[in-house]
Amino acid sequence: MAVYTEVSDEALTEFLALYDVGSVVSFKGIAEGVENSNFLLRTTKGQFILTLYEKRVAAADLPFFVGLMEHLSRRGVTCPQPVRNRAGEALGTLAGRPAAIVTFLDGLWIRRPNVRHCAGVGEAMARMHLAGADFSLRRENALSLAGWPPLFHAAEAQADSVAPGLRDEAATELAFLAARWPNRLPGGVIHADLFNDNVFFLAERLSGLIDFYFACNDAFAYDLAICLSAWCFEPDNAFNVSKGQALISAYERVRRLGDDEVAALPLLARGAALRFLLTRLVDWLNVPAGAKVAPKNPLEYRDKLRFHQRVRSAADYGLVR
Ligand SMILES: Nc1ncnc2c1ncn2[C@@H]1O[C@H](COP(=O)(O)OP(=O)(O)OP(=O)(O)O)[C@@H](O)[C@H]1O
Ligand SMILES: N[C@@H](CCO)C(=O)O
Repeated sequence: MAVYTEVSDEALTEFLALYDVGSVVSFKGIAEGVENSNFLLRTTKGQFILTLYEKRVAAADLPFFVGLMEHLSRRGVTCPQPVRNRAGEALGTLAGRPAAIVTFLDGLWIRRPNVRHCAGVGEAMARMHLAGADFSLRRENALSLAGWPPLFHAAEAQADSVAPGLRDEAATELAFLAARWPNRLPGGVIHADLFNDNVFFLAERLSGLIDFYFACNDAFAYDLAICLSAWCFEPDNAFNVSKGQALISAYERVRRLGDDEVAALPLLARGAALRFLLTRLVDWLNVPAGAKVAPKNPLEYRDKLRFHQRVRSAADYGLVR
């Protein structure tokens, strides 16, 4: 359960007094996620999510995230909306952390996605890419190539305690990607963490996207590469090419990939797998005392990385031309 920071009744009451959200009916920590502290807030006016932003979210980036959720919603992407307080502010401070209240989104995230879910996320992601085109703020991807060495150095001394040889494997991949990482691909605003726990469905219909706190400006195809790993592997870490095909072809029905993006996809997928391997490794080795969180398994992403290293072209992901 991700609660890193506890909120006292007094602090909550003082914080909510600034808002017009009614009075509290219940308030509980949410047993999911690993990045921020999230609470389900029920009031006499409805349900909300209260988030305290933790270590990977820089306070200076919050206006980008808040503005993006509002922008995307205006462009028809269903996502949580920041609730502004009586002073018109969407961001505040609670228990010493930057904090915000957002609207509650109906739907469930899918534990075992099928090809139709993969198609749903491909289409929604492409629509999000187009909807972000005229968003005025920019944010560099802090967890792209330049962000990986600090993560690696934070974990390397203990990496082999998680799996023998893991340190060298990550170091070799880091050097490989540093020599080849593409930087001229078509880009714009990407979600950068569109895992299955960040996409809600009602039955098999996608009902909305959440958790925009890694969103940034980067290559569109990198977002797709993240989703290939997050959506298209089976529990035994075998890649399911039908899911890959469903994801990519649904994406392409809305936004066709250029030849440069197609060629770069295997490399981007390696980078994406390394990114999640490294963040998971750092988190696995550094669970803060008292935090209620279940860190995610870094080795899942080592295995996915090994798959992407064997891929020869985007056809191996099911891309049809
Ligand atoms: N707006 C919302 N509406 C409904 N439920 C939400 C909303 N925001 C968050 N949740 C619930 O809280 C959980 C955790 O939220 P979120 O994914 O934002 O946390 P996180 O710590 O940033 O997670 P991650 O590990 O994916 O980065 C979600 O899986 C969902 O169950
Ligand atoms: N979605 C990420 C957590 C957020 O960085 C993971 O599964 O590792």
